Amino acid sequence: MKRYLSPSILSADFAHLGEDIQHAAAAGTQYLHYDVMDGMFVPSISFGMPVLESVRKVTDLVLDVHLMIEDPDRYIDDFVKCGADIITVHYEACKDVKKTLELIKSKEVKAGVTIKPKTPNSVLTDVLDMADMILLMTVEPGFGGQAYIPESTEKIKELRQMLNEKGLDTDIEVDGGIKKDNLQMVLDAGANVIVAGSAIFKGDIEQNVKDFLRIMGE
Ligand SMILES: O=C(CO)[C@@H](O)[C@H](O)COP(=O)(O)O
Ligand SMILES: [Fe+2]
Repeated sequence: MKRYLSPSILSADFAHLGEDIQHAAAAGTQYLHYDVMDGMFVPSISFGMPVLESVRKVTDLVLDVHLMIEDPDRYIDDFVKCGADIITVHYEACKDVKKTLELIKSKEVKAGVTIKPKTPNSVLTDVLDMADMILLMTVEPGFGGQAYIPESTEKIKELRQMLNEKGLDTDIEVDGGIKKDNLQMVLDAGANVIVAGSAIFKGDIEQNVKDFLRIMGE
């Protein structure tokens, strides 16, 4: 299935955000990952609607918005208006995840659902056929630059198997600690949307994107 790279701008240089995005785009990335943290669902606070609006003005890339916020229903409309193309919410942060996914879909953007590393895939059984994308967190959400949690690989394989059994070819995104040296492993396990923050934005952005896309066969 088609593979997509989604560089996380959480690790970009915010004083030169537009330039960093242009470097990633010039090297051929298809998506851009946008991490929203509220200081409640996760300990840190990142950025929200106004920055997304500015990013939307400088790029046509698919904006893949990862909401690490409590009760995300409150902000779906705002993020759609600011230019999100995909909105992913945490299962753990939703009062009623089915309703939240329906709300996102009603705005005609793609709906994703995500789980933290310690949350089992089984909680997603009833929403597998509703989500356009399932994001498996491969680190505890909240910070960039953490190490990949090794148990995630089995979780990716299990989720791909669960989807296959239902005849679904839903995108599986992985997020956290993905580097050039473990990329092939997560692809082999069944992931096809790859988030990488520090491995893309620290160092030569264009070269890093090209290296990732080469390994991904894109
Ligand atoms: O959602 C998150 C962190 O909570 C991520 O999207 C990070 O931004 C990934 O950063 P790296 O682990 O690739 O540096
Ligand atoms: Fe993320």
